[in-house]
Amino acid sequence: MVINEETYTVDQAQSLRLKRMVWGVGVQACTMLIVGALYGMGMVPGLPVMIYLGMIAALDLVFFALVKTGVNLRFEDPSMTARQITLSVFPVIYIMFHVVEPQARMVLLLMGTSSLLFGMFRLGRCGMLLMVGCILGGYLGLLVALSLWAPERVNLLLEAVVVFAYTCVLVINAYLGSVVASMRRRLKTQNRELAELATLDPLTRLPNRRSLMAQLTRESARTERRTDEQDALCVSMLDVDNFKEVNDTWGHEAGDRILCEIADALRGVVREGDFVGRFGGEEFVIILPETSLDDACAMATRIRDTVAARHFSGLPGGGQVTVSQGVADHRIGECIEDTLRRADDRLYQAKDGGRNLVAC
Ligand SMILES: Nc1nc2c(ncn2[C@@H]2O[C@H](COP(=O)(O)OP(=O)(O)OP(=O)(O)O)[C@@H](O)[C@H]2O)c(=O)[nH]1
Repeated sequence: MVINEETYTVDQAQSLRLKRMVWGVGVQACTMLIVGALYGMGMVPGLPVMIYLGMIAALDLVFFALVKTGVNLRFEDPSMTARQITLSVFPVIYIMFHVVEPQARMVLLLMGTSSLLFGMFRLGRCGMLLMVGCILGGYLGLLVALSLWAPERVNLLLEAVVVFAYTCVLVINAYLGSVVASMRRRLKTQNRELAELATLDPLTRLPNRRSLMAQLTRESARTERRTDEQDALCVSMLDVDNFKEVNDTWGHEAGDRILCEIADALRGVVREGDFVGRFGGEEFVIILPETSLDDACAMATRIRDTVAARHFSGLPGGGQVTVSQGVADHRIGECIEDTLRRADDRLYQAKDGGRNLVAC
């Protein structure tokens, strides 16, 4: 399930970047239409229009190629937001220089604001202000160039008002954009926390019962498609021995710390591909895919020995704790609850047998 951008795979994130680039091309297409209209009205010569189109095409091709080849993933910001905004300023400034009618220049200036809004996908307040500086710097550069080479096309007094108004518009846009960006970041964090709450046990940080059941359902479906006995699916139901006594003697907090240490021990001992979760209370479940019952029992015994040999810092004097386990293999056609029930029955056999035991 995709909950937020951080849960996206690299491929999904890359395709999202490409999609945003297509939006950018959409904005460029609007500007191109305006430039085309100005050309049609004789307000801009043909050669600069061609060069302007060439610049845009070259920039778009480079950015598309960077994403398509995955080179962008080496950058600190793989979306290249600031780079794209900054570089998109140049073609617009270039064509504005060649527009003979000052009023028409204003129309293009208006379009320049839209590129800034792409910053809200990634940039913070400082980044947005930097982009404002870049766009304004480009426009001021244009005014200097016009004053030097085409002074008849620029009214500096009027341009001072334009620059003031444009600065206000850009700063307001940048501020609102950065507010939206920070809201997006907050939402992302909250989504991540919610996703964790839904799947992780808050005390031990192990997958909770809900994700255990989901994993068991996935693994049983996978096992049903196989026939090899070596590919059996086994589960071990683990329960801490005499845990009530631990709580009663040393307090609930010590009990909590022991549960966390047991979780750490389980994480450390299982193989890659096995799955450990907290089933509830002082019960844990270990899912052992592609494991025969004999191997699962051997693994359960290793877990029992590891826990028994551990000195728990949660207990005064570095005391010891033991666990009992019931192991069962999933039978083709049975539901996963029945497999767990058989593991649970064996767990009770282990308890009845004297605890610190594995029953298979
Ligand atoms: N500290 C702590 N205790 C818990 C938690 N969840 C369950 N317990 C306690 O675990 C204890 C389980 O006790 P019992 O079910 O009687 O089992 P036991 O004392 O472990 O005895 P056996 O299972 O027969 O060996 C209860 O006292 C629960 O309150 C938890 O999250 N933290």
